[in-house]
Amino acid sequence: MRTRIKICGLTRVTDALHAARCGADAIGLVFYPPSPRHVTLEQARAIGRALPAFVTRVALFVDADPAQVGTVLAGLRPDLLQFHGDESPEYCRQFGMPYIKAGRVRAGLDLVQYAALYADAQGLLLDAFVPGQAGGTGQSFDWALIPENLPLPLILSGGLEPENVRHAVQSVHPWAVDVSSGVEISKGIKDAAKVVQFIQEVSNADR
Ligand SMILES: O=C(O)c1ccccc1N[C@@H]1O[C@H](COP(=O)(O)O)[C@@H](O)[C@H]1O
Repeated sequence: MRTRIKICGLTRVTDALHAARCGADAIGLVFYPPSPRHVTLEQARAIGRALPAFVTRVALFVDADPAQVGTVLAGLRPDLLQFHGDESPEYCRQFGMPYIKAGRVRAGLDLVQYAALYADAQGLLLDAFVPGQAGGTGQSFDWALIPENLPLPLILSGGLEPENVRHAVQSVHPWAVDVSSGVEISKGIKDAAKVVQFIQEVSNADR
């Protein structure tokens, strides 16, 4: 099976096109104003329009006002939503759109139970828990905490980079990996060479 790849936190058309041409399956656009990778609807539309067919456009939110999500849905028409905060299952379902739910891994969080709450999600994204920060931290977590019997496709994230992603894929066997910080020059600006290297390493792991 080929591990799918999402590159998140893009702010420039050129970075998005490069990622797509290198083989990224999905592109993440962050609609969370506190993030240094936050995009305006106009920026996101430019990126969305430039991308070729069959590259999934993911809109990422953190405990957003539903009206804000509605505005992005109408203006961008993303393919998939990513909820990266404390959104309830009911909140996630209200938009009638396919979504993935992030869980920030910490002691005491039963991941099987958590995934079961979001049974209609297209996947469970696991990220590091860093107090006071919603995501995009560049921190990883102990992959041994991931149970074998998760009832949803696993999207592994948190501190992935070209240097550790091959080991991550070979150890965890996720459905997909998601990276933001690990392929950047600076926040929101991707490093073209690191994007190539990251995608190559995932493909090496799949061999
Ligand atoms: O990228 C962000 O700025 C961001 C902000 C708020 C919530 C999530 C965010 N990104 C997601 O965080 C994880 C891990 O990122 P990193 O590779 O460790 O930097 C990833 O799933 C991004 O989609």
